[in-house]
Amino acid sequence: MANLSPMMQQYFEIKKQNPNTILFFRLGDFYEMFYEDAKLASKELELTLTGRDCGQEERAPMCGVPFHSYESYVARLVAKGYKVAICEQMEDPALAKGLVKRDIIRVITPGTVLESSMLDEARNNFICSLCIEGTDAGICFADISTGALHATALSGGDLTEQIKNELSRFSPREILVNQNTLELKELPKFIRERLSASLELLDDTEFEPHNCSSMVLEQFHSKSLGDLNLSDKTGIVQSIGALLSYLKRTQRVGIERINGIDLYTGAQFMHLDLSARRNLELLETMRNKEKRGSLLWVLDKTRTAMGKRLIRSWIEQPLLSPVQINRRLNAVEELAGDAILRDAIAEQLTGIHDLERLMSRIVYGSANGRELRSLSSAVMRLPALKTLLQSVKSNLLTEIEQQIDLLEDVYQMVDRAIVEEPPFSIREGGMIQPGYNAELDLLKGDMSDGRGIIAQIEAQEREKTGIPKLKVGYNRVFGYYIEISNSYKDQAPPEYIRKQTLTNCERFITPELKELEGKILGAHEKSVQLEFQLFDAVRNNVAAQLTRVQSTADAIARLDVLTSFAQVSAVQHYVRPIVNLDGKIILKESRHPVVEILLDAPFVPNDVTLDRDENRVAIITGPNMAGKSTYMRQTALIVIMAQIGCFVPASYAEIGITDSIFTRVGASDDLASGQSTFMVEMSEVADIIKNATNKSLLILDEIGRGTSTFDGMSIARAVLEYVANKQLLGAKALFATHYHELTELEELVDGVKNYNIAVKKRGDDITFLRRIVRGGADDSFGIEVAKLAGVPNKIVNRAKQVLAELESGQQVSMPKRRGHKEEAQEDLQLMITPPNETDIMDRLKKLDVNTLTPIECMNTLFELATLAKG
Ligand SMILES: Nc1ncnc2c1ncn2[C@@H]1O[C@H](COP(=O)(O)OP(=O)(O)OP(=O)(O)O)[C@@H](O)[C@H]1O
Repeated sequence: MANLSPMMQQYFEIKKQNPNTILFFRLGDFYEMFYEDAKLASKELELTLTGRDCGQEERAPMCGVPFHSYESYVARLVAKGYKVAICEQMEDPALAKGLVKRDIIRVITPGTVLESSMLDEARNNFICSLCIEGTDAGICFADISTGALHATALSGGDLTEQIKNELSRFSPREILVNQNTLELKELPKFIRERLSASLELLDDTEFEPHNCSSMVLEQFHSKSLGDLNLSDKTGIVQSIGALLSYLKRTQRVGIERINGIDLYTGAQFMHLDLSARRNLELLETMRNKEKRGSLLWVLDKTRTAMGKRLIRSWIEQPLLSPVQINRRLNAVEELAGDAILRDAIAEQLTGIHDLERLMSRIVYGSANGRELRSLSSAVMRLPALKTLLQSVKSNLLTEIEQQIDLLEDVYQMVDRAIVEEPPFSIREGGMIQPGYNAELDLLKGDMSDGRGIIAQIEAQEREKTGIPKLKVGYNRVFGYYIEISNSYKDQAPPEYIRKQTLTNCERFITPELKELEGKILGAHEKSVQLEFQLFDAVRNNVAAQLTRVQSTADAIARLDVLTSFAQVSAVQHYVRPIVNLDGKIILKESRHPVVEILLDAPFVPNDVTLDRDENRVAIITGPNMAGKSTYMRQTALIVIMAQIGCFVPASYAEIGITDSIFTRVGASDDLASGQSTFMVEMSEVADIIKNATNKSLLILDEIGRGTSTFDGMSIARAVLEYVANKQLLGAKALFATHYHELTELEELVDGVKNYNIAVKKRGDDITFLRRIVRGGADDSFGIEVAKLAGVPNKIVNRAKQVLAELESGQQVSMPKRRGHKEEAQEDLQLMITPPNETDIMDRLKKLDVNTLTPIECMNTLFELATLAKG
């Protein structure tokens, strides 16, 4: 450290306190990174690594980013899980002249992002704190960009499973944990690999109950934990306390925007594990991770950022209480039935900015004049919205109407003080309305008087010297000056003091000009400073109304989501579900909400009958491509839609409250974790069996297909028997399988019914009817589907031959090989060549429309058209 420059000494001091943090050191118009930080940042951000003098022989490795665009660089680092500390220059009179002190003003971590350019407006950005003590745990989730804080206690049973479930519900970006959490080996793995969240181990002292409870009481201005409903909830208090001290340490200011706790219990919501959320494509598609193609994509017609975030959390947290569900359904019904009201509400919502995040920036002290204006323009829409809701009848809409605070005082505060189009910067003036503050008006008057006098001086000097093009100008280096072009420079009077010689002109100053300049600049400086103080006062006054704005924002978000549900329900012809507690799921003419929109061909509706008695388990057989998965997923999605309070795609729907939905669908390899397809399948089955209850709905698609036929079939049968058995589980289940042998269970196991998805077979060709009918399918039609998919006749015929031999118990004969290399090549060519036009024309000619229903006919034509398109 000897000879190290003062700046580098500061760097090392700060780094010592924050070892796992990349320091962004402010130097003029740049943020610079040094030593290891520089090497890392240059690699991650593809920046050029250079060197900076550091007082020692070897220059310090350094790279830098411009101040005005630093957010995008920080965003990239934070997205990769790094922490970044912003170190600014601080005023410190104790320091010797010429020395500047730098200190951290904020640490940005994956869970504490506030900058709007780094946040997705449609998603919450949660930071979680988890405290495990023995068999109990307290867990909380905060979004500091909105001020939301949710917390719950977990205890007994399979704690790891419960924690995983809560983490899946909120998908936090960063998770603070105590040492005990690391003992549960499965959790860190789940956090890093499945949630892709960053894990931060805090010192156990941070979870110390006494300190945590003081932190909590101070934060929520309470005298006792009882006032906060937190007595006997030590785990929750510990998790919130540790979270608050972490936020204080990293954010320094603005934590007061977390001003309430939403205490919830997992029992309020349907249990949906990470697999079910992903398999059912609730928020994004499995393959491309896109919103298009998900349930959210269909239901989200929200107009505000607050609504966009809330609709996600409603979809992720279906309710269990019929009363709560019906409250939402009543509101949706009212709005769905009144297109004029719905459109008028949607129009008003469209202009409402993100009140929650604006308020956060206002409270944090980083909002500028434009953001205050955005807040007031949003508030301006509230009276019209409230008036629209005046005549509503449903309880929930009435409650929302009452919760909307017109915030007239907030509007007045901003409108009186801030000009309509303030600049982005809050340090250069130009923000405050004339007439708002007398002193400011006087200063501005002085400035404009001064500028008037300057104009007079220019005229007066022109006359005095007889130089027509004499100009008075201003620059930052030597202030006001008189400029005379070269052709007149000899006429400059002797009292002019020469300051600068340019190619075409000379610049001079005079004592009179300097005196005036002092006055003008002094007034300017004072006015800019006063404007900032006035602006800051308005911002603080608005910040003091945090609770009122947050409550109104909550009402707006709920109204937005309900209007969105109503809009989709009306346009897509959904029906109001009848929710019941007797476990019946009866659907008439139900559709898949996403597939029906994406499909070019008409969607074939189907019925569903599930209950706790005769119809507990439906075994669904039928060819590949027939529509088994679609049917099972649509049933699960409809149950979820009903329990979030939305209408459903069917002509009639009874929904028995379902406490959890489990899915086992498709092959989701988990190669990253070193598990094979079959291993993943079996661990999912194990999870389902462990966690399902008799009020659960199970979607089991081709269990056992990942191993040999006999092993697979045996596992499938054993699972099915277990699920159906009332003494063991007795859950409702949809069970798709190609093991036709399983259909005999209808006769053997209580509550099992066979269904199949009908196809029509004529000759070698099959037509998918997409209709579900009672009874098992007698064939898999795998070979026919292979033919339909374009597998060459040569292979199709050979497959038929093998099948026939297998079915008749013969040994499979070897095909006659011609043995030529060219023929092998030809075979290969055939395998990759799709059906040609002649095949398709052939099928088209053979199509006998008189034997088909209109839908069958359309489906066949649609399939042929798809094949023809290739
Ligand atoms: N009810 C329906 N109406 C119209 N088209 C449908 C219907 N159900 C399914 N489809 C269409 O059929 C395609 C195949 O459906 P799905 O994947 O559900 O078949 P599957 O029987 O599960 O096939 P596999 O056994 O090969 O997994 C879907 O992508 C969809 O385009």
